[in-house]
Amino acid sequence: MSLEASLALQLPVIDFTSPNLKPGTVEWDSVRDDVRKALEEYGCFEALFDKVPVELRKAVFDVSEEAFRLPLETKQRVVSSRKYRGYVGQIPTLPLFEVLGVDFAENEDKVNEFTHKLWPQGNTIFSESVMSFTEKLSELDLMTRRMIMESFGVNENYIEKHLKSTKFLMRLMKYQGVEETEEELGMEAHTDRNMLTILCQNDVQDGLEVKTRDDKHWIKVNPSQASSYIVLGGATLHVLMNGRVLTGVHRVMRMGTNTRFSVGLFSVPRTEDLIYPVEEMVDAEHPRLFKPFDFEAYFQFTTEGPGRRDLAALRAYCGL
Ligand SMILES: O=C(O)CCC(=O)C(=O)O
Ligand SMILES: [Fe+2]
Repeated sequence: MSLEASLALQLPVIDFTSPNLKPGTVEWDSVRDDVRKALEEYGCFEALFDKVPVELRKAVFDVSEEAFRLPLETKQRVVSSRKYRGYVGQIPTLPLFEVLGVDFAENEDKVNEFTHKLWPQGNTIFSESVMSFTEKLSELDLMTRRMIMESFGVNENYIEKHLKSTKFLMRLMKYQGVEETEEELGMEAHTDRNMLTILCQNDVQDGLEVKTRDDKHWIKVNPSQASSYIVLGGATLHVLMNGRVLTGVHRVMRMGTNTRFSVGLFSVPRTEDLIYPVEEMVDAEHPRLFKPFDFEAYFQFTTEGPGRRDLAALRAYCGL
C-alpha cells in the first residue's frame, strides 16, 4: 500500500461527557449503542472524555518530554527483556522513534520503581502524573469494555471479573521531527495485541491513521478537541468477543520537522488468565472461532517474525 493513500474520511466521535453516564440510564444505553457500532465497523472511535483535567494531560506530556531528554544510558536503565515495555529506541527501521513503557501504571510501587530507575533521587511530578492520568483515563477503558460486553448480553458476574483481571501499560512515545518534505512512516501498520488502547497526542495533530474495514483507505485521525482520545480495539478483545468486534489497524506517519509525542494507555490481561471467547458470544449462528490462548505466549509470537500483528496472524495462531 502506498504511503499517500489517506482520504478525508472521519472516525465516529462518541461523547462520554454526560454527567449521567451510569449503567442503566438512557444516556448510557445510547453511548453503548454508539460504542458497539463503532467497534463493529471501525474497531476504533474518537471519545470525548472530560474526566482527565487539561492540566493533568499537559503534565503527562511535560514529564514525557523531560524523560526523553535524559541521557540514553539513563533511559536504558528501564530496558525490559520484553519488547515494548521499558525503554525502546534506536530501532534500525524506525531510528527516530522512542518509547518508555510503564508496566502496571495503576500500581504505586511499580510506578515508583520505574521512576527511581530514571531519577534515582525521585521525581514525584513524574510518578504522580503517570498514576493519576492512568487512574482517570482507565475509567474510559472500563466503561467502554463494560458497554461492549453488556451490549452483547454478557452476564454481570463475568463483566465484573473480566474488568478486574486486567492491568494497565502506559506507553510514552516520541517521534523525532526532522528536516524533510516527504511523509515518512513513524510506526508500521499493526493491530494492538491487548484489550483496548486509548491514545492521545500533543498539539502535533497529524500522524495517527486508521485503516477502513474494507482495507482500502487510511483515515487520518484529527482529534476534534483537547479532550479527545482515540480508542482502539485490540486482538484480545477480538478473541473474547468471538470476532464480533474489530481491531483497528493503525499506523503513524511522521510529517516534517514537528516532533510528535503521544501517550497510550493499554489494558492488558493478567498473565495467569487464559483468553477465550465469552460463553454468550458462542451459539449456533456464531460458532467458536478461537481456542484458548495465553497472552504472554501470543505476545512473544508476535515479536518473533514480521507480519504477525494482524488478524490473519491471530487466526493462524489461535483460530479454530
Ligand atoms: O503513537 C501513536 O499514536 C500510536 C502508537 C501505537 O500504535 C502503539 O503504541 O501501539
Ligand atoms: Fe498500536
